[in-house]
Amino acid sequence: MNIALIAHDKKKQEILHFTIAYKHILKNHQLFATGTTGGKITDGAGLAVHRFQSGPLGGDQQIGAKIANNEMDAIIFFRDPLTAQPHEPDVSALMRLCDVHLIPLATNPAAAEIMIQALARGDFEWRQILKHNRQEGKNI
Ligand SMILES: O=C(CO)COP(=O)(O)O
Repeated sequence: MNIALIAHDKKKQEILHFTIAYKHILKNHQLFATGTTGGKITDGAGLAVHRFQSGPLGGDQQIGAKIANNEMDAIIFFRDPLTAQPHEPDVSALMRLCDVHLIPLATNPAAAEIMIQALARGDFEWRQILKHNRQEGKNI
């Protein structure tokens, strides 16, 4: 599965701990991240991550474009709800696209734990079926 990992600055330690704790699951997937988050995960957890631009420079929008193209299967985005972000419109757009395209989105560690356990159990296989059907031109 293609999984995006994103964290606002005050949540970066949390996402690093999360990726270390679940490295055994995450290493079996293709990981993507906004720039700074991706660097921390690569350095701290030793996971291979494709890094986009930093969030404020367009990284959220790049991940959003992948969602719009049906190229993302899950998003883990540890948002900081207590700090204003200069690129708040990009953050909202990313979350909106998850809802438009039915992409699972976890915005805090509690939800992400449930998501990662579901991923390990194989609960996301429906994404492969959906992608296959879309490639075949079926709208289901
Ligand atoms: O701002 C972000 C998400 O909105 C995260 O970007 P960075 O990972 O580059 O800090």
